[in-house]
Amino acid sequence: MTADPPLVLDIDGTLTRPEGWGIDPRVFDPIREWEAPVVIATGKAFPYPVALCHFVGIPELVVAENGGVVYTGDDVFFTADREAARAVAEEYRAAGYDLGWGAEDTVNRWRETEIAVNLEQPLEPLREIAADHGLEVIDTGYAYHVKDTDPNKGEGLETIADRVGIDLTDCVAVGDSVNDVSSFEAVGRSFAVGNADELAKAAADEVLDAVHADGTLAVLERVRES
Ligand SMILES: O=C(O)COP(=O)(O)O
Ligand SMILES: [Mg+2]
Repeated sequence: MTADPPLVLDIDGTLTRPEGWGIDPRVFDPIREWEAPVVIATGKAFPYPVALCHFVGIPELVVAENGGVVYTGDDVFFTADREAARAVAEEYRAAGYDLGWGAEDTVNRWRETEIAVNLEQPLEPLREIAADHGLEVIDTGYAYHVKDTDPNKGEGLETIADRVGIDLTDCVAVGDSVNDVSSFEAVGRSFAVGNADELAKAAADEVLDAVHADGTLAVLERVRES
């Protein structure tokens, strides 16, 4: 019998239903029953992965905002400066654009280090304004993220691994987009789900045929057995 490897799981595109939206409920029990640490590494704002851990019923090990916020279960680390991203949002709005999430904007409301913009909003002016502030824009397939070029999910994983005593070379990561490339590079074994973008596919050790949660569930079966 071999122990389950620690897991690094992305949310959108990776734990999602086949149609691409909403978490597939079939992932809840395998994650809950996993006999090793599970890190949720996401581009979403901090409260979302914390809530996911809470409702699944696992310890809160979280990389949020693409590495801008890292939670080890004991300490929170902020690794990017929110002011530059906020300034970009202001300028984008002042130029007549909108972040695209409605007046109360629950996508950005609790964000602490970066800004997310709806994919229906114009990208080029966003890129230009971000570049003026020394920031990059990445497209996860779910949102444009205006972020510091430095922090990323992989660095967040290193912080958690250090604090919690996980060996990243033992870890298995599953993801779907450019924001998972650094996770894939940080861990011992990486899988891109079938719906992943080209950058994630190129960085992964293995690309799955199955998409979204079907892909992730297949990985859990495989790595548990091996
Ligand atoms: O926030 C996004 O755009 C994507 O989130 P994810 O990193 O969990 O896929
Ligand atoms: Mg994703």
